[in-house]
Amino acid sequence: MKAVEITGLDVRYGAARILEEIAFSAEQGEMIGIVGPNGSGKTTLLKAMSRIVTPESGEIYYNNQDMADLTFRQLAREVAVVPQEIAIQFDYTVREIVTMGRHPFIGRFASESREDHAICTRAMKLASVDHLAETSVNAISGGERQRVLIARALAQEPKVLLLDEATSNLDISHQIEILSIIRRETVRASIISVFHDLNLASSYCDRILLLKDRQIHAMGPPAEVLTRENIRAVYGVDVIVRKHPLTGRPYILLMYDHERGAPQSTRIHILCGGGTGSELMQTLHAQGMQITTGVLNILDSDYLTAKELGIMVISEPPFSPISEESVSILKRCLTEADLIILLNMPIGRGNIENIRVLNGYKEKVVMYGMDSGIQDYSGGEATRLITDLCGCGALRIESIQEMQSFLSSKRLHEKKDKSGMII
Ligand SMILES: Nc1ncnc2c1ncn2[C@@H]1O[C@H](COP(=O)(O)OP(=O)(O)OP(=O)(O)O)[C@@H](O)[C@H]1O
Repeated sequence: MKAVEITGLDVRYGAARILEEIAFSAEQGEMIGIVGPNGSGKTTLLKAMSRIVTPESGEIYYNNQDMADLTFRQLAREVAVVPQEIAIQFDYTVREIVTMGRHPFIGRFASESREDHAICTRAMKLASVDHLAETSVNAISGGERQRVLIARALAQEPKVLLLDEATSNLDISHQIEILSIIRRETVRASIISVFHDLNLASSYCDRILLLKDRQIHAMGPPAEVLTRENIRAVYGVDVIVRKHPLTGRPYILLMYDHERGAPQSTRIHILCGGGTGSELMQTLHAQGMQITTGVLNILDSDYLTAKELGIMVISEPPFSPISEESVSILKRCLTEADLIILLNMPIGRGNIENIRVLNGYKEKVVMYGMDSGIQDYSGGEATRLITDLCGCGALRIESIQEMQSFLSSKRLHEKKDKSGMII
């Protein structure tokens, strides 16, 4: 039996069509994340599911019961809602608000039972608001109020829980704590939650529903939906999607469109490894510079970044020394480059060739992030070669800001002039 089943849902506000042909279902115990750009209809979908707005057409079933046939009281026994924000007119205490979660179960003229009281106390403890039980909800912070509403929803013991960015006001530790509690406490409930933070959605949801232009653009497990292509198509931004090392779920890195620094025609070869070059590659690539990199091992995270960005990368299979063929491609790249940036990568016998070849290109070398000492695993050769580069006047740059200002300064041109390159 599906906990939620929605078919052919259309919603309008006046003449404006907000949602069209929405259809999906949720199993008991499943958590579904609703994501999409501002104004794509996420809140409207939750409002239709909680009968705050009436759909123009379509059906919503909760545990095989048509929502249209349920009384408010019956609906409240099935579904709890945590809205984005709520204006509370009266000076209710936190406990009074949380107790409202029990109203669908309390007879009309009956008062709250000891069991109801215990359920509310536990819900407040879970949401870490028990110390505020007797405080007015108008005298607590926005994040605390959000946790009170979560406590009210937990007290309702719903079969379906609808959350509209319910953790958006919470600090990072409360976000994780509350989402974990919600998942644990509602193992048999189906949770449908709006998220703006795609990484949070990826971490907690079984499936993601991605909205675009009133319709479902994609729905499925996070790895199928949170792809670079889908994010570009829906949000119009370029991102890097990686696999989280601990959870195996996708996580998304934004690519910032930094202010343009050097002329876009500047060719830069980046010598990096072990993740030291990813941020710089991303920054300079976003500025439209022509980047090449390598030689890198194909298991290296800098290799993966280069591939994702579509940067030309000279590579070797895992655990292989740098081949003669790679060295000759590297020399070609270094000859064509206006600038060579050497990062503070770990240098061992396997990749020392990257440094040896620099001998013929000293004028073009800039060293980046070397202040923490050379990571020399080559028995001293890397240190000797790099010290020699410093002796020949290779610039040392320590921060991305310094690199940006160097790239947009006359010094780059002077360096290019000195190295005989055409600007
Ligand atoms: N009461 C209303 N009357 C008319 N139009 C509305 C109303 N509420 C929302 N809209 C419009 O419906 C569209 C969808 O709004 P909705 O709040 O569902 O989007 P959302 O995806 O939740 O946005 P956000 O990410 O900004 O919270 C928007 O264009 C919005 O302006």
